[in-house]
Amino acid sequence: MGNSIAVTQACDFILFGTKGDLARRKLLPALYQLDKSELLNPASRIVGVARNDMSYDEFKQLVEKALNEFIKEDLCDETLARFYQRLDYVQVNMAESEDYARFHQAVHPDHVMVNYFSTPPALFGDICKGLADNKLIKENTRVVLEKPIGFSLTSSKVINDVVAQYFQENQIYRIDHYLGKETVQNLVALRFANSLFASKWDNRTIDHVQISVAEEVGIEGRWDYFDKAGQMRDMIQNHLLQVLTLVAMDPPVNLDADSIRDEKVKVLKSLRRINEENIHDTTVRGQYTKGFLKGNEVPGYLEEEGANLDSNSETFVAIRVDIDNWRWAGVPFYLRSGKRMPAKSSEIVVHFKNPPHNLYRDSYRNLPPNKLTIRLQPHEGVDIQMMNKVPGLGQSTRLQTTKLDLSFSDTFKNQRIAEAYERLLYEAMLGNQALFVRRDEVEEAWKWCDGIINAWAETDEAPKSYPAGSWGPVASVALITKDGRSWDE
Ligand SMILES: NC(=O)C1=CN([C@@H]2O[C@H](COP(=O)(O)OP(=O)(O)OC[C@H]3O[C@@H](n4cnc5c(N)ncnc54)[C@H](OP(=O)(O)O)[C@@H]3O)[C@@H](O)[C@H]2O)C=CC1
Ligand SMILES: O=C1O[C@H](COP(=O)(O)O)[C@@H](O)[C@H](O)[C@H]1O
Repeated sequence: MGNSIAVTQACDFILFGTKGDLARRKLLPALYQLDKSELLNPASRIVGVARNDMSYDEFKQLVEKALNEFIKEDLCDETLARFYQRLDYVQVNMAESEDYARFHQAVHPDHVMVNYFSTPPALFGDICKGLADNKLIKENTRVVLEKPIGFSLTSSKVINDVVAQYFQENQIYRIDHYLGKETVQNLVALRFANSLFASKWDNRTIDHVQISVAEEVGIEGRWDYFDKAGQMRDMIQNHLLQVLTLVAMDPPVNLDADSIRDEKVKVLKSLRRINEENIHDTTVRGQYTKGFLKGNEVPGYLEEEGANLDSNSETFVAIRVDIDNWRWAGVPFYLRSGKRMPAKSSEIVVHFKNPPHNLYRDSYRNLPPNKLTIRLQPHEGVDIQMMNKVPGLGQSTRLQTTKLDLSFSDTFKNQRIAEAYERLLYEAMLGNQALFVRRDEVEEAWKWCDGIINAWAETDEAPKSYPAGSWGPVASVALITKDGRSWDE
């Protein structure tokens, strides 16, 4: 963000759910970092909203505690002083429309108003109504919606419809924090700023693509939410499908929000449907049992705090995705995501086809393929696996697989990598929707995921177990090896 311009307009950032986990862990620290980077307009204000009575000093203490707890580096006194001056607190029971009148003393009539709904979605309608009843919605009022946008197509429509009664689509910013990650942004640059890839990005050159998001964490005390969601709704419906669309989309006309989102929607519409007929061939779902992670014993899913012993929710999913369009016909995308894996690692691996003719067949029956790996996190960067001749004399050529490795931390040494939420809050304040998910994207993603979730329900099979600290159920290996391929680990 070193070359970014400052927020141009003065803005009132209203944080609904300011005492919640997300606000303390991610949003308040992100706002502090933006202030430190001098990207907040000097006149911008941050207004916390919760239902209990709190003085300014009590709210400031809450913010201070969150910053101390969740920002790893030393806090800067000058930024803190400026940041605290921006703070205000308004007590609102979000379900009580008349409480919203209190905002009139906290917001400036000429400021852009960005309302961040860091609350359960059940409250979104009440908040919109409260703002509308109190004449707080103007053309430059925006809403930022946290996930989950529903648990199915039907429930997502209910949420989208409620918000749409009060706001136009160009005022609605749906968060998918993967879109704020530096490396996910770089994916677009990598594809469209390098002619090397532009002409090599289809079924003529690419054999298959793997997108893996492995998490070390379990469900972190979120049983009530997670058990209703499962890994399919928690990770695949949003983060992995968003990454897939950026890998697979056609070049957008330009970098405007709608040009990009139009292309992403086309990909979602081209996903081959999965139903009871092909569910066994294309998906594997798993659930972790107790095991060891980095030498420590960790509980199984059914032993987590608050667990139901008979839960069939999945904590791991692997899927073979086919994209039925001109560019990707015959190129499977393998998606894999699970909790309690041996390491946190998110990456995209593009496997290229072998050269049309193998000149080295006397030594290599099959040449190892070129692979482009985009490391989303950690060790952010990009590498390409290539074949190279081992230096030396002699009649026979000895080859070796080698890597061209571009590590972000080595290449951009003095450049701090901003957290996803920093970028997203900044873009929402700027009014750029490119990194936010449009309604039709959410709904297309749900249509496809509902097919899988319903097919799993029809088969009524329990998820396959895998020990915590492993790469998922054995069946996930079979899912890809039956196609003559293997997971990159
Ligand atoms: N936590 C996370 O890591 C992530 C969260 N999300 C999503 O973000 C949203 C917020 O999550 P999270 O912070 O974890 O949730 P929390 O339950 O921790 O926080 C929600 C906040 O909303 C407030 N609230 C609830 N009802 C009312 C009401 N009637 N009036 C006023 N305030 C109310 C609560 O206030 P009170 O303290 O008084 O109860 C609480 O502070 C959810 O939609 C979640 O799914 C998405 C991704 C990750
Ligand atoms: O949205 C969510 O994402 C996190 C993973 O995010 P990451 O940035 O750490 O990769 C996941 O753990 C959580 O269950 C899910 O709700």
